[in-house]
Amino acid sequence: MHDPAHTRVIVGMSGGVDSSVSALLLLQQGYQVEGLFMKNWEEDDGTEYCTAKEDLADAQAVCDRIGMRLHTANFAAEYWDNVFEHFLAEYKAGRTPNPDILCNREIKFKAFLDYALSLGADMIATGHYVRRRDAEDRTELLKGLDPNKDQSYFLHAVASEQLAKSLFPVGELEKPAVRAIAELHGLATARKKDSTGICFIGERRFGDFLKQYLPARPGPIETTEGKVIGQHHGLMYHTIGQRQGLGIGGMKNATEDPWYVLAKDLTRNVLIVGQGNQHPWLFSRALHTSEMFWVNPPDFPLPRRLAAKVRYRQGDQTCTLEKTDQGFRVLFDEPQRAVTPGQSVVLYDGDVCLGGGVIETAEPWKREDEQP
Ligand SMILES: Nc1ncnc2c1ncn2[C@@H]1O[C@H](COP(=O)(O)OP(=O)(O)OP(=O)(O)O)[C@@H](O)[C@H]1O
Repeated sequence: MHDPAHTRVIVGMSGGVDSSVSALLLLQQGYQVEGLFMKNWEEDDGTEYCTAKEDLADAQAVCDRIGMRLHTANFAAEYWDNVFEHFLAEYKAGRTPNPDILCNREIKFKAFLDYALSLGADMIATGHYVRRRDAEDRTELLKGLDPNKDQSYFLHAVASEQLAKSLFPVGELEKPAVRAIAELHGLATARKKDSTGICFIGERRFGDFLKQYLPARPGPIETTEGKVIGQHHGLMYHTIGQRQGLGIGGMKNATEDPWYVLAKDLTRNVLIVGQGNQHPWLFSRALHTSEMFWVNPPDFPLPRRLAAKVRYRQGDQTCTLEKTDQGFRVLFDEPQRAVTPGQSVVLYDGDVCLGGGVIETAEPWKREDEQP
């Protein structure tokens, strides 16, 4: 255990309530605490979507209130090279990436951590809802105590060595308690709305944003029988399992059931759709990943019974993890809806988040013949 009085911690201050309360709690626990606000995106189109200025002002107000120094740093170049370019490449390849996972691995727990250490810090802290547990030779990542806020899904690709240098003060709390602490201490961020969506996109329309960076290739929309029933503006605008925005309807001999994206045929640039949100094509029994990011190298043989999530906020799904020639296969006990290549599968053993990988492909549950 480290002695707080001799431990210098730099807290990532986002201008939100979670990092504000994290800083306050660390001060109360007797740590030497400073804050750091980072800018990861250079907004050059003059729009109002980027809230960085207000966020910095909020972070500064909290630091002033609790008597803490605030540093600033710009990691926009690192973010562009190590997160954003990968994000675009994934969209180009027809997948739906999750940039927040990469941002944690490459920016918050790498660029930010290294910078904090270079400023003389012993550790960093963030307002993520996760917990860590130190064993003799490893640090484990645990789910946050508040099941509604647990963010371990986003941190699964951060390795033990980085976690060992990180503190997560609000991971032991429930969100309402965090807000109550902020209110009690008059922090400017107490009632601030939780941030939503991908940080660099903010509230703007996703398609409009993507169009600035990737050429859209229009193509046909087909049914599972190969009948062309419309045109799409670009496969990148569509996600498997998604309903809205297809512009189909009023078709002869079709029921009123809404249409859903079932698959993307990249070679033919075709969007394949079907009716009903329980369409059998939407369900998978297994998925494949080529690479796993482990928090700690696994100390168990495969196959192994575990739990998994294929998206943030999904409940634990029981599964079997198997090794394959190309990587790993996750075989689910129950059919999984809308398993999406590019998103991540994250593995759990009880409360311990073991790691995860990017979904390459999904195996169909049972097409046509049986309902899941
Ligand atoms: N611009 C930033 N500068 C410094 N640290 C940041 C920044 N953005 C996020 N962080 C750190 O990462 C944590 C999680 O960020 P996330 O964007 O998920 O915000 P959040 O869960 O809404 O938390 P908060 O309420 O603190 O904004 C934050 O609590 C903070 O410690």
